[in-house]
Amino acid sequence: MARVKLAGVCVALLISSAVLLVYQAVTLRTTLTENANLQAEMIADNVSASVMFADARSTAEVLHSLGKVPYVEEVCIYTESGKLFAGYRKPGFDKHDHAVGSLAKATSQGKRLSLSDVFVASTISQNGKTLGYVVLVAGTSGMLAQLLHYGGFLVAASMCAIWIAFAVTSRMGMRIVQAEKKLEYLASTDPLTGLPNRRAFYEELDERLQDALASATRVALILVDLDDFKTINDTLGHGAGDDLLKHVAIALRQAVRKTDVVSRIGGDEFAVLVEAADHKAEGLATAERIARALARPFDLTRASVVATASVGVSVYPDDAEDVAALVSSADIALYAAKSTGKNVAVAFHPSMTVEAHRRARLETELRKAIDADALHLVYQPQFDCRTSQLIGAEALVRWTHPSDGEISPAEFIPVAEGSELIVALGQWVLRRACLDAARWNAEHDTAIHVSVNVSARQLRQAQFTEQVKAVLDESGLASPLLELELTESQLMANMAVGVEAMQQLRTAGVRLALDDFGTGYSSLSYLQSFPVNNLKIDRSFIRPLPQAGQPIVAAIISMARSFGIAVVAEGVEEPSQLAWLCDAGCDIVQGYLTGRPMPVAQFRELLGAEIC
Ligand SMILES: Nc1nc2c(ncn2[C@@H]2O[C@@H]3COP(=O)(O)O[C@H]4[C@@H](O)[C@H](n5cnc6c(=O)[nH]c(N)nc65)O[C@@H]4COP(=O)(O)O[C@H]3[C@H]2O)c(=O)[nH]1
Repeated sequence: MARVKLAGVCVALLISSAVLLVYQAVTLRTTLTENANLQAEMIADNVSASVMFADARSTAEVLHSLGKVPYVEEVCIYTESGKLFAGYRKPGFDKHDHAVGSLAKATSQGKRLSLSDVFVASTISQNGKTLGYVVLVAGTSGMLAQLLHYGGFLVAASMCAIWIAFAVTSRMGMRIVQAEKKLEYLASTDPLTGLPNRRAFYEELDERLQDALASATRVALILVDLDDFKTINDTLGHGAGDDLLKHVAIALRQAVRKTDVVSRIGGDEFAVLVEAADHKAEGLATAERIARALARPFDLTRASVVATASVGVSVYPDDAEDVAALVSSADIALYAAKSTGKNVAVAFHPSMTVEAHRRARLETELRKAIDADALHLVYQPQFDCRTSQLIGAEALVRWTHPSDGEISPAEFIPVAEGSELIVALGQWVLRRACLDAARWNAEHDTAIHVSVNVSARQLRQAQFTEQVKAVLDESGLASPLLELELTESQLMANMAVGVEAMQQLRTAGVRLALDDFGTGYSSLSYLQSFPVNNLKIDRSFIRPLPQAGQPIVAAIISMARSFGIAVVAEGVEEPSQLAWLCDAGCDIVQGYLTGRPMPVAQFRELLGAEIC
């Protein structure tokens, strides 16, 4: 393209140079003709007297003085009858025919456009009477020399212009090539880690599958998702998060062969393509090596963090026959890895597709169930350890599926949490629980609180506090009788947002409880940051009591007390557990021993009851 443009510039310059040259030739010839005419008129004036007196010698002297005028080559004086009277010819000028018939030439050719000599004539007259004629021949050699110089200058200038145009075009061409390369790099590379990005990864995956098909080999797709990356990002800052991703990228590259492709395909998602796996098991072996490589501390600028990963792997053509199916099966395996407890590598198995389909079906049907008000709540009583009085109840959602029967919240809550569905579900539960609690307190003139589980997605909603206030207004439930249960891990996922929302809720008078305490980070510093009223010790800590596990439960109780936080023990099933907990200073108990989750009508009958 640049060459075509350059050729265009050359042709344009050539044409304009030719036009300028012709113009210059015309100008020079016109000037020469004018000068010659002027000169001939001057000669006619000067020789008129000599001609009149037929003084050829004087005339010749006048003509001789013309030797100094560079362009004059020959001058002839003719009598009126056309006879040559006198003449001058520059030395070396030997065109004899000029003299002969030059008068006629002068009158016929004086203004002709040509590069040959210029002939001009002037009339010699005295007192209005014609005495003869002057014919002057002006040479064009000087004009040609000037034209040659001018042409030379034009050629030099054109060459310069072409050279500059060439230099500029090739420089621009180089810049365009560089810019195109840079654009291509940016479009296909993740700027943070320098790894191929999602787009480049899919292109590569497509190519590799075609190669594998042609050579009858295998390709394993490994999807890597960092566990709790959000937590690290939120607690240590985005700089640390970026730093971690760079370390992970390096660790991944080191964990695989040079021919394998490592890409960053999402925020904390990486994909690895393992080429030509001879056995299906090779894919899983690489995936396990990756999981091990990532399960170690990474030294970031401000802290050392352990970023474990969930890894899912699927192999072409064993598990899938095309790109979409391969990605989907690796994704399913990744999901399985995450639900297995993270920090593991899981290979795809066809049975997982059944689970994935069930999850997708549950999601669709749960959405319909929420819209159709087909869910219901059960309430599990909570008792005060000191007074043995019923003081509250935890609302637990139940879903009786039209064909599948009872579906456990342990199954459908994670499905809802995987999408925005949990927001609608949570809002439904909150409203139903507040309406029920307001009603039972009004009927029995009691102040029994209701605890409602809140998911992180709900809490992250900007208008969550306003929604809670609206539900309290609608139901008429006093705000201190509503307790919202939040889990540590959910709060850690976005600490800043979580703490801010919690403070707004506390300002609105709502009570807060930290659920499942002990299963997540359980750090004192986190407990200090969360403005909670209650701390619920997870039932996994209660189960071994009183034979084992007392020190840890005793430590949690005393720690919570020192922060002025009440302790709720979940999952109390044995009288011995209850006795130990009450002795150890636990404030509230909840479990199958004191009451299983029950329908609201049954719960209302309990009001005023004591621990059995
Ligand atoms: N083995 C044993 N289990 C006991 C005992 N006492 C209570 N439980 C069970 O422990 C779970 C306590 O709820 P969670 O920790 O909040 O755990 C809940 C909660 O995380 C979630 N969930 C339930 N309802 C809701 C809801 O409305 N919203 C949200 N976001 N999550 C909910 O589902 C989880 C499971 O709920 P459920 O199946 O109802 O299971 C309930 C309850 O039935 C006991 O003595 N022994």
